[in-house]
Amino acid sequence: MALTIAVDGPAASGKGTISKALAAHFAFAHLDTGLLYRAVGAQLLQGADPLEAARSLRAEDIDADALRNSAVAQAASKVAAIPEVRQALLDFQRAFARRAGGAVLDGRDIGTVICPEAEVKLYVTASDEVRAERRYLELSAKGQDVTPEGVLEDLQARDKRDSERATAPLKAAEDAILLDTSELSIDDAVARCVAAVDAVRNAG
Ligand SMILES: Nc1ncnc2c1ncn2[C@@H]1O[C@H](COP(=O)(O)OP(=O)(O)OP(=O)(O)O)[C@@H](O)[C@H]1O
Ligand SMILES: Nc1ccn([C@@H]2O[C@H](COP(=O)(O)O)[C@@H](O)[C@H]2O)c(=O)n1
Repeated sequence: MALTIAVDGPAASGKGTISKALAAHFAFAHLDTGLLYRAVGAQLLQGADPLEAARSLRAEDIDADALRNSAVAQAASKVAAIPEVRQALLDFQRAFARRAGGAVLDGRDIGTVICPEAEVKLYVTASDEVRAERRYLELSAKGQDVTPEGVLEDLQARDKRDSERATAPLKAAEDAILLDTSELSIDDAVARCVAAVDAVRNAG
């Protein structure tokens, strides 16, 4: 049974890790929608007009590794507050969600705006300190010059901007299943999400 699975949550909560694992488990396609905003944010940093960048974005041109740093993350959350930028990225995300064979999309507004009809909605959180520690370990392992304090500040600034913006703010859909991963291993978090999806598939 092909489903749309919407996974939302704040920065570094583990939603991308869970989404990738769900897509692999159920053989669904996966879209990390944050990469779309990061790609537009990266172009802003190079002096481009963000709306032009969003309108001309080609998903196949996105180089995920080059976009995973704090400067691009901050720029992404700034362009993400521009309603016209969000609008320019909407059709691509909705078309992806409807693809045959099932899809997992992760982001901030998937369950509320992009796919309010998704059969499964997950909202993944973890404490600020746990998220910052995980992101610090990830970025420093890649050789990036980061400090634990700087990473924590970066996450908190982004979460504030993302949850306070007027258009499509970060929030859980009313019918989302909430999962706090602060004290869960990746395997345990994924197992809980697989069980939640299985429950919907078995009921359908
Ligand atoms: N349950 C967990 N236990 C330990 N580490 C985890 C767990 N979940 C995710 N991680 C690690 O935390 C980091 C952030 O996870 P991930 O990239 O999945 O978060 P995200 O919510 O998709 O972040 P972003 O919104 O910034 O893209 C990664 O290094 C990942 O391996
Ligand atoms: N559906 C989404 C996804 C992302 N954003 C914005 O992009 C920033 C980067 O996202 P990551 O998931 O890669 O951390 C994020 O801080 C949001 O501002 C969004 O608005 N909607």
